[in-house]
Amino acid sequence: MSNTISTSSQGTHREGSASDRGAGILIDRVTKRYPGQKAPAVDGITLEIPAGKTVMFVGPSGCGKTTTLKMINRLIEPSEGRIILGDDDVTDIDGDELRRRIGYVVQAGGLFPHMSVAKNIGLVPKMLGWDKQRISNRVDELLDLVSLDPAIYRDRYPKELSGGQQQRVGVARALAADPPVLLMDEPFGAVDPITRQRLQDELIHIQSELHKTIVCVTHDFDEAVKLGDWIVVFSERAEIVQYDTPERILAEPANEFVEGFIGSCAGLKQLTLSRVGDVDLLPGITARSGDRAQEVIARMERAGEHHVVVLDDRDRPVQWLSRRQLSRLNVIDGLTDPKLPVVGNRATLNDALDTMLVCGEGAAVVTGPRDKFLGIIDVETVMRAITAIRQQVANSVPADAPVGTNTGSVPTTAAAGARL
Ligand SMILES: Nc1ncnc2c1ncn2[C@@H]1O[C@H](COP(=O)(O)OP(=O)(O)OP(=O)(O)O)[C@@H](O)[C@H]1O
Repeated sequence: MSNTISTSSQGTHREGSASDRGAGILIDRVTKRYPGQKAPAVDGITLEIPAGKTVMFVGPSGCGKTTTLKMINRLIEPSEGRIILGDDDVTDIDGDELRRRIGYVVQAGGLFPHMSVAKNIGLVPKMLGWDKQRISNRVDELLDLVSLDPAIYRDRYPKELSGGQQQRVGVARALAADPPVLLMDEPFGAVDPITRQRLQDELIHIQSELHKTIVCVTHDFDEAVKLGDWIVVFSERAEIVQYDTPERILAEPANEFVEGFIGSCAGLKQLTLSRVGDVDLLPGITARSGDRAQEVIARMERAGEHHVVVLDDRDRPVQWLSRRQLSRLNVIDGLTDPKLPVVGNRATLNDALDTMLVCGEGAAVVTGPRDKFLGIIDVETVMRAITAIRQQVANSVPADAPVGTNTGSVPTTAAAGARL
């Protein structure tokens, strides 16, 4: 672990566009005591949120996730400690001014019901004094980004939108002034599981383009695994039990408390983090339409293979035949099997396992760019991959691990350390 905390944006920072990438956040020895409460809701937390990364907060109800999140944009004022945003100590700056630099997304979008979609999204740009044309262009650009057709949706009112659409507009509104930081409080908690999955995928896509610094509270551990570069597991009074990558939390939970959070299927969750292209595929045996069945069977026997993948003239798999099926043919035909169990090499191991289970083969054909045949994946390969990944992850602590502690005794940069 480094002995300094850097909150500046790193990497491919483009000239003249300081706000379009994330800024790091340092929550520096922060405590929150609510009036009338004996114990603090958040007790001396120091947490480094790396620039351009997505950090997920998980933990039991009432452990202080939302309080910690809202102290970042000072919707809740810290009782003690400081918040550093990028290189600035923002603990004492005007709260409204701060919130223009930090997008905020709440459950169900939190849209103003009496304002159209365009007005909702254009709210902060208007407060910043942008001219009408610039606001209008920005609204259209953001609606496109969140997959809503501007021509259809810009003049609608929130009640004329589905829950998922409202949530998309909420994300667009939070991004309107291109803030470097996005805070999200249970953003997808109010939508059905399928819409939730789609919105999560969209957020991953948006983040791959924008590289904001995102801090997100969730009750859904699977969501944390899917979206997070890093996950903070909190217990009472925002005590950090583990701050780690999803892979390491799954492979190396810090204690029984974290294990309880993961649930009983750590191995299966690991499957969603690995891709088919990351594992060693079986080469399989291939043939083409027009090949003589007996010759192919002889080749299969020599190779000890029970199936052959039939490729078309562009090397795309079209059939997957067993020796028995072949024995009924003279020559392999050029038919395409619509039920061919095929997965792309970018699919997760979880998707691959799904495909294998649905087809009942215990294996699937893998394709790469332009759907060309790459090899075969089977259940044993997946199992071996999980074991290997778990061992590899468990043995390697990431060099760039951010700081998360409740002791408050972490050395910091000169700027952050001036008042320590
Ligand atoms: N305005 C308030 N006044 C007094 N106590 C509060 C206030 N807001 C929150 N608390 C208390 O502070 C603690 C932390 O609350 P917080 O909302 O941060 O937890 P959380 O982890 O986000 O919970 P949940 O997962 O249920 O949303 C809780 O015990 C809560 O009762």
